[in-house]
Amino acid sequence: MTDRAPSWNGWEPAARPPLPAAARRELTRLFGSWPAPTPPVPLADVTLPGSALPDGARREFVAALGEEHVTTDRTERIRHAAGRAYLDLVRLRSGDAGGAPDAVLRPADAEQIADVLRICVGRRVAVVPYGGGTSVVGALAADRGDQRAAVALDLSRLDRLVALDRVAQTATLSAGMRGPEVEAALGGLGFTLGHFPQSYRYATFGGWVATRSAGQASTGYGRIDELVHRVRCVTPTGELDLGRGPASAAGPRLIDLVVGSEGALGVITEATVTVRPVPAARRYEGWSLPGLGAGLEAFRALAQRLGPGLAPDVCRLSDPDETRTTFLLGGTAARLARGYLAVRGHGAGCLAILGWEGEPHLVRYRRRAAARLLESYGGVPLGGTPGASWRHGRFGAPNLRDTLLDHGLLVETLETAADWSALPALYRAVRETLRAELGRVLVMTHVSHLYRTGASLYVTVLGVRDRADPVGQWTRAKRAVTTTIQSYGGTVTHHHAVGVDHRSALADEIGERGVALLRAAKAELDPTGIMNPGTLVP
Ligand SMILES: Cc1cc2nc3c(=O)[nH]c(=O)nc-3n(C[C@H](O)[C@H](O)[C@H](O)COP(=O)(O)OP(=O)(O)OC[C@H]3O[C@@H](n4cnc5c(N)ncnc54)[C@H](O)[C@@H]3O)c2cc1C
Repeated sequence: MTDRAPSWNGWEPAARPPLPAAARRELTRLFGSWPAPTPPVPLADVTLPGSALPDGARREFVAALGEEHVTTDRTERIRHAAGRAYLDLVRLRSGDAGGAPDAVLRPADAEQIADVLRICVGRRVAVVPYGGGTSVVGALAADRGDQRAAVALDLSRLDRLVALDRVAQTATLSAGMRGPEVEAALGGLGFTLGHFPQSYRYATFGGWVATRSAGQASTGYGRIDELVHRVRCVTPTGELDLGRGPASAAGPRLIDLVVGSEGALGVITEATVTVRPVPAARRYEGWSLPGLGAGLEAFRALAQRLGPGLAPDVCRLSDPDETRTTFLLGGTAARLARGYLAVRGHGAGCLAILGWEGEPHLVRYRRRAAARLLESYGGVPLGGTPGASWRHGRFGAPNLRDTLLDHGLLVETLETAADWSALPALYRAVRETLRAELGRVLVMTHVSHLYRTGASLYVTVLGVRDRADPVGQWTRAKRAVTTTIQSYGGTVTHHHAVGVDHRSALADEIGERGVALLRAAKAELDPTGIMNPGTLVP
């Protein structure tokens, strides 16, 4: 069996880059001293309760899937015990694999999944659909609810391009394909999905659909929920096959009940999505804006005055703290650029990364339109090097997170989206809340994913980990910052999904009737409550 999950206690095995000396100096200055290293507990010493899978259930799973696709192997269970949130990693690193399933199953297709769900209903076994294991909202730890055991349903064998319609420019893809597999299959036929979340290397197509994921180029290509036309989902009470044609007025868009359902209603087996021809030209470049206020106004203009189709496909604006840190990590060229920008009055400026993809003449035209707008807000072009360097390193940042965790730091991200009118105050309030809760912290924020009416905010927090109670430390801060986000008009999540971490805040966001509707859908599709208990549904 191949295990394609990220390394059990981090991102990639053995990929922990040394921290640049400048970053270490800066963090020491911020935190007063440099925390001593805290290496993770070795895999052999991780605590794992025995498997509670009833023998009868195991025999039935083996009959349905074959012996080699049903395992209670210790390492397999540990590797499926959690996602990649800070708290997941803190627990795993301390040797706690309490969220491990009792077994890992690898079905090959929708029929086998239907068999597994039937067995699980009969034997009272909870099912956690497992894509790439990159959830950052606690959605993968096995919660047995009132079931007798729990299994992880690893979807890695659902790994094929089912169909490509070159005329309509749609592709039907199996749920278990990881990002590089999706792009390799489509790219070989001249197409791209254009969906590149930072977790692209590990996350799966089905996971994207199940969490309403947004990629780094989603301003141009669209979020996954904007790209899905049709979805097939096996539930404990039967299969849903939803979505016809490019658009429909046949009642409410039920497809949206499945997109974002986080494994709590059923297992997404495949979906049909819009694809585009592989771009003939790409241009990525850096710009500097004189401050966050000017940057936000310039980005709003990109979204509202250029709009979809004309605005850059990638639009990313770092606040002054993230900009400073980016330059700090960027070496000599970056330091020289920073000196030049200070002379131009951008000493506390904001770095923007913009990217255009498509036909060469359109890329040129759109780039000129954006450049004119940015210049009118005081923007200074920095050329292609920052764009190329961002593109080169864009999936590697989690490796640095592992290094920082090894050094005893708290490192976590959070995200939201709000209307343009609410963003500046929300931005300030989030920073103040994190400072009030955590004391000395480095809070770095960027704006990405532009919409006509607003944008997302993505926040990275670095602090000193409370060694006695790291879970309590972050849980309290997260609760406070979630309250702040909601009180300033932000959504509880723009693309990380609900999972367990945002479940109670979801109730505030959708209200009592909304919760009742979700519960009714769950009662209809999963009446015995085997599907990912504890996730999504408040
Ligand atoms: C370092 C890092 C960077 C990230 N960057 C981004 C980003 O840029 N954009 C973004 O949107 N997210 C990002 N994420 C979050 C995460 O990658 C996404 O939520 C992703 O869509 C999850 O996909 P997955 O295949 O790993 O799903 P998993 O983590 O395996 O599962 C996530 C949830 O979906 C359910 N699920 C998975 N597959 C199915 C299925 N086929 N049917 C039904 N339910 C299913 C699971 O039960 C679980 O509830 C990041 C995470 C990390 C760790």
